[in-house]
Amino acid sequence: MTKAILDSNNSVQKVAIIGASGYAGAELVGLLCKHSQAQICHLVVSENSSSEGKLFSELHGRFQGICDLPLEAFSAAWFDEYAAKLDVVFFATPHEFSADWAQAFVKAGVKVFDLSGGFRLKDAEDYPKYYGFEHANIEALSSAKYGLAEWQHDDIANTNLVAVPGCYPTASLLCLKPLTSNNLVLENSLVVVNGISGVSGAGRNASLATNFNEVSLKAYNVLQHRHQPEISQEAAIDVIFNPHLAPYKRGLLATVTLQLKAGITNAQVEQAFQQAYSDKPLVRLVASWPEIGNVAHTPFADVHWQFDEEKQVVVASCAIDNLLKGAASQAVQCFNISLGLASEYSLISTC
Ligand SMILES: NC(=O)C1=CN([C@@H]2O[C@H](COP(=O)(O)OP(=O)(O)OC[C@H]3O[C@@H](n4cnc5c(N)ncnc54)[C@H](OP(=O)(O)O)[C@@H]3O)[C@@H](O)[C@H]2O)C=CC1
Ligand SMILES: CC(=O)N[C@@H](CCC(=O)OP(=O)(O)O)C(=O)O
Repeated sequence: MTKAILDSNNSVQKVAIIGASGYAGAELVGLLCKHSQAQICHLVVSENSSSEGKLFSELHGRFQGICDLPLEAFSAAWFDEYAAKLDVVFFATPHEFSADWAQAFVKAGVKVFDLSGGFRLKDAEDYPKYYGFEHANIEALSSAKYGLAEWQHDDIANTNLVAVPGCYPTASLLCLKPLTSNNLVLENSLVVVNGISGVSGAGRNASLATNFNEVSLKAYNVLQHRHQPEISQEAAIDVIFNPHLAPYKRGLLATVTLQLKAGITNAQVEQAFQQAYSDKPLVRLVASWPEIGNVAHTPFADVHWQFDEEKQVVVASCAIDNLLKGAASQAVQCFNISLGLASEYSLISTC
């Protein structure tokens, strides 16, 4: 099936990655180097980046001999010269940068996959509150589609601007959506999401708070993290989100606790998760509580749940690699879907 679609399209996409010097961008470069339908044409950094002119592989040594392209500085002149020659651009940049520039690429006929939060929230008023800036492109914000690959296939296939979900929201929503979409959750009950991320979640630029030597284990941004409205929006249920930072490099765990309606049975919960994921190869319903060690450096999301039928409480947990299923490999899933390929195309063989 995949082969037939490839033969009929037979169009290798000309791709640029903006933010290629960063952690998420570098993972994306690695995945797209191996992708038969992507030709990486430009790797781009900020206008005044100290990385401009360096080879990508100088910055990320594990890619020596795999991708030795130079890093180009973004500017309005760069856009004028190259944008219209591209098919696809991935933004692995700060939120405000993609919010400012994505629409220009779409207007130039380029498909945009935005790994930042620049287009994830539907309500423009949430941007000053949670992101600290006014959104300047309301038209693009209203036309962008959220890209949780296992849940939004048709939206992703039919848009030119995909808001690739955040890392915590990806893991949280993979737990929540089987329950909320089947209307199993008790109305007006407390839904609690606890998330734990390693330090690569904070990006490549060190700050004291995310410096590996300074990190032990603590909650942060409680009741005000920008992923709270994102999770609530996409689960269509109000959640309390408690993020934690822990001293390891990669991986993220989200554990959700929900009260289900009276009379819901274990079999109904089982059916909800099976129905959601039995045909989704990148989400594995695992037999015991998920571990970061089993998903780090892979595109998989491991999910497990347990239901207390007496209390009607369900706890579900999901482990992902924050830079892959939480960012770059999910962006490739969206790219695949937009090309009519299976979402896991080119990803599973890379583990
Ligand atoms: N880290 C993670 O786990 C996840 C990250 N994301 C999102 O992906 C995006 C990138 O994150 P991450 O890789 O961690 O961040 P990094 O800080 O590691 O990388 C940011 C990248 O953006 C570039 N950049 C910064 N400012 C500009 C600008 N004005 N114009 C063009 N390029 C710019 C940087 O280049 P340079 O500094 O060289 O100019 C760098 O390549 C963010 O929006 C983040 O929220 C999403 C999910 C998970
Ligand atoms: C550990 C850490 O700092 N994590 C980041 C989230 C990761 C990220 O980059 O956020 P997006 O998924 O929204 O792009 C944070 O809490 O802000």
